[in-house]
Amino acid sequence: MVIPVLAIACRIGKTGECMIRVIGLMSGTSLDGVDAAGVETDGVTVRAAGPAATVPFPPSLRRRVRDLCDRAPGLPADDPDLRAVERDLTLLHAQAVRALDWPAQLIGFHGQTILHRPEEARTWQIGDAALLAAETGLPVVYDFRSADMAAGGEGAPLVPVFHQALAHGMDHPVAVLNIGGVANVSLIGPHGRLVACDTGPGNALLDDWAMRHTGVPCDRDGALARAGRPDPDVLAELMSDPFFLRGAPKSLDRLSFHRGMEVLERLSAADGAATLAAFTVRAVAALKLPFQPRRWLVCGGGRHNPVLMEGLRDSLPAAVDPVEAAGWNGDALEAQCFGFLAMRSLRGLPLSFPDTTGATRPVTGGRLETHGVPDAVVRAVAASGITG
Ligand SMILES: Nc1ncnc2c1ncn2[C@@H]1O[C@H](COP(=O)(O)OP(=O)(O)OP(=O)(O)O)[C@@H](O)[C@H]1O
Ligand SMILES: CC(=O)N[C@H]1[C@@H]2OC[C@@H](O2)[C@@H](O)[C@@H]1O[C@H](C)C(=O)O
Repeated sequence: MVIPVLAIACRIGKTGECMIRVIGLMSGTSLDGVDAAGVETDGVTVRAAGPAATVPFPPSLRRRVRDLCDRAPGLPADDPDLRAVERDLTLLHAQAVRALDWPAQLIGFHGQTILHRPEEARTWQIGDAALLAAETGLPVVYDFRSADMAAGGEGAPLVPVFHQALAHGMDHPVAVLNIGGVANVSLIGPHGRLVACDTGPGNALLDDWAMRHTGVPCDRDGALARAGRPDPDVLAELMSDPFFLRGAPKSLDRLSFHRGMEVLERLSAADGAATLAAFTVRAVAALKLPFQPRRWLVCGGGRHNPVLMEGLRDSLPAAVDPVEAAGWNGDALEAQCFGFLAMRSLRGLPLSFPDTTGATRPVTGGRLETHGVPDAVVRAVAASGITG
């Protein structure tokens, strides 16, 4: 059963709250695994974080997903490999939900992006919401990006409104930088001002380089980059991509810079890694921001790479800290975000704004799937049960 999302209203309690427990699920562009995290939220504020877990992709699944990313532009929706990967991925998500062992009422399921081409108004997240709902017995909100694209937006990033909710009460302006496969920033100003964009590569290029040269799927603790030196000419060439001339909002595909990677071929493994790490940092430092943050808070796996963190501290004119300095869990943030967005979707609240994705107006998004979910559970979430 698919219920039109907007038909489901949140019943606000006497206190003005309608907090529910939502599990958010994200398998990001790094292709390292499924992140699952709980949040108690009304879609406006976050009352508490629940448990969080990551279920790593088995290496064979990672290879199959990576292969789909390469084939996605010409891939028919009924391709048997695609369907098989989608099923295995979805079952891994169900495993992640079970791993949390948390009494959630709703799931926010991002799915796996295998293609993102805003210039063609195409974005493709795979994942079988009906199977996930049947496996977990919980209503599932999915397909978060299409409505934004239909409204003229980039379809990404969607996390800014969540970062803004978390940063409520902080000294503004503050920037939240996520270094995942791709990197993105939310610039949170006073009076509700929110500007966002993807900044450039995160870890994905470095991951692919490390895999090729060392057989390990990431440059663990920046050891390879630390042993090399960035090549200034190659770096300048990488930074000459027209993406860096554009202001926010803008977004990227995991493979956006892959065609430019031939320039690295003449470099040693270590110098190539150092140059790619410097590329991630330079892309952030070169951002044309409408106002300057007082502080940068960094989340995503890239904050575990000391070469990236040192590079950011050397290049940015404000303090740079991991988000843990603000009491947040930098590995769980994106998954929490899709829990938060699922609740916003149920309430018909906007997920994106003209300054975060370029949509022509604030737009809500997401679709609700309740296939195989007991009626009583659906009714409870439709009324957005108020937690005690
Ligand atoms: N100790 C470490 N040293 C170096 N890199 C690390 C370390 N730990 C994690 N990473 C990097 O972080 C990546 C995972 O980051 P994350 O989980 O934030 O990505 P993602 O959520 O898949 O991406 P996205 O935000 O683009 O969707 C790994 O692929 C790796 O490159
Ligand atoms: C299309 C897509 O999946 N984009 C991801 C990716 O990973 C980081 C960056 O590129 C960001 O734009 C987005 O994810 C986050 C969660 C977002 O939408 O905010």
